[in-house]
Amino acid sequence: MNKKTLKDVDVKGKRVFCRVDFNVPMQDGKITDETRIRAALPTIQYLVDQGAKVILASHFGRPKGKVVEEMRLTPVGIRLSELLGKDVKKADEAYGDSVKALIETMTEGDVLLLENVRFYPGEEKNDPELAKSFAELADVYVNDAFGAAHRAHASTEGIAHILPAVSGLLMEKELDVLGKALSNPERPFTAIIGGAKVKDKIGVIENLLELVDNLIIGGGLAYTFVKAQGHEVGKSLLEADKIDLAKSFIEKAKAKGVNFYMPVDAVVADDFSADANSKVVAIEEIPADWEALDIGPKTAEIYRDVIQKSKLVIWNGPMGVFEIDKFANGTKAVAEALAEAEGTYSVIGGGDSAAAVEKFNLAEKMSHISTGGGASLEFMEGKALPGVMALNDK
Ligand SMILES: Nc1ncnc2c1ncn2[C@@H]1O[C@H](COP(=O)(O)OP(=O)(O)OP(=O)(O)O)[C@@H](O)[C@H]1O
Ligand SMILES: O=C(O)[C@H](O)COP(=O)(O)O
Repeated sequence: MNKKTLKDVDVKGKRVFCRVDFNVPMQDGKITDETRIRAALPTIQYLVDQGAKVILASHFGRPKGKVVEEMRLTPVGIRLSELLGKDVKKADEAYGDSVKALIETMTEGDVLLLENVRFYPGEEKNDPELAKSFAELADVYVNDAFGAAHRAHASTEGIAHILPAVSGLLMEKELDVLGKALSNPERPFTAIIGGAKVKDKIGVIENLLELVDNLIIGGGLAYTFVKAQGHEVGKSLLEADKIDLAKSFIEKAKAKGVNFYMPVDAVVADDFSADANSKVVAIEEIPADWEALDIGPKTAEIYRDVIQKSKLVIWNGPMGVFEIDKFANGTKAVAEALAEAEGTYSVIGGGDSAAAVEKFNLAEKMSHISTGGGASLEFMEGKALPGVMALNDK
């Protein structure tokens, strides 16, 4: 990476504004997945060990520039304190005199968690005044929030133009793994793209077609491709305005010598629910009144085989409605194939695929699970991430 990292600056005794992504899933005030908090620990611990005064900032949810009581970072602060094994002070604001007063009392190695930065309208607008108010709190800026690196906000981008700005250890690792995978891939290189909408994955598919040996399509978006091949898809997800685009992707793959894999069978249901009637059908035989909610067993077998022969696999988006057990088999089969494949480096592109891997208790068997959903997608699309671009060059 050509950007300065934490190791390039001296932070001893300095006030460090460290942007993290503590946007964790929460239900009734309880954190349901603490992966992102754990992923930030190496940077926080490093700063503590170096004797920095660690000022942590994060967004949580989408409060739209207002204080939303349920979106305070208080539960995160409590959990962070347990994980670090030390006291973490929590501020009720993210800047201003009350925060400055708290920082005045900090000694080397102390940790302070600021309030949700999205309580202020200037955050998402990347307001220079808000960026200045954040910058006034610190001497150095560290961005460890890979999950929010695709956002040009005051605490992810604006502030980096004011203070010396470097990447944290998680940010560095994410960029390193994803960057190496895309720029110098071990082959055969396979991408698995699933999820709900073609619209969301156009850029990713386009970019990956230039890079991969095998492209595997699954999930709800597969049925636009199935339709593009001339088959009926019943009530399955279909983006009619993307059929031509899907055709062009299939043709482009052929022209480039990329093996393009689509479902050959599907699990169809007469309703989108756990108690729907369901059955396996060949892909040409999806009944008019039914919808395909998972790839079928033959498809899963073919995908498993491709995965096991690959040296590098990037996976983004589930193969079916994995949240409902009877439609989770395709996603599970892909996760298991990745877990079992020997000598295959597996990169899970965050979001729902990461949640699926967690659900099947296979997270530890994956080589790298990105903490970024949207950020990893944009990275795979080949887009520059504003939160990274704004950091100081080496
Ligand atoms: N055949 C299908 N029909 C309808 N919905 C489906 C189908 N297959 C998968 N899905 C749904 O797609 C959703 C995931 O789609 P999405 O595009 O958000 O995935 P993702 O790329 O992993 O998400 P993220 O952007 O968070 O990484 C899941 O909730 C899943 O239930
Ligand atoms: O969960 C995420 O993908 C990141 O924290 C970014 O959140 P956002 O989509 O609300 O900007």
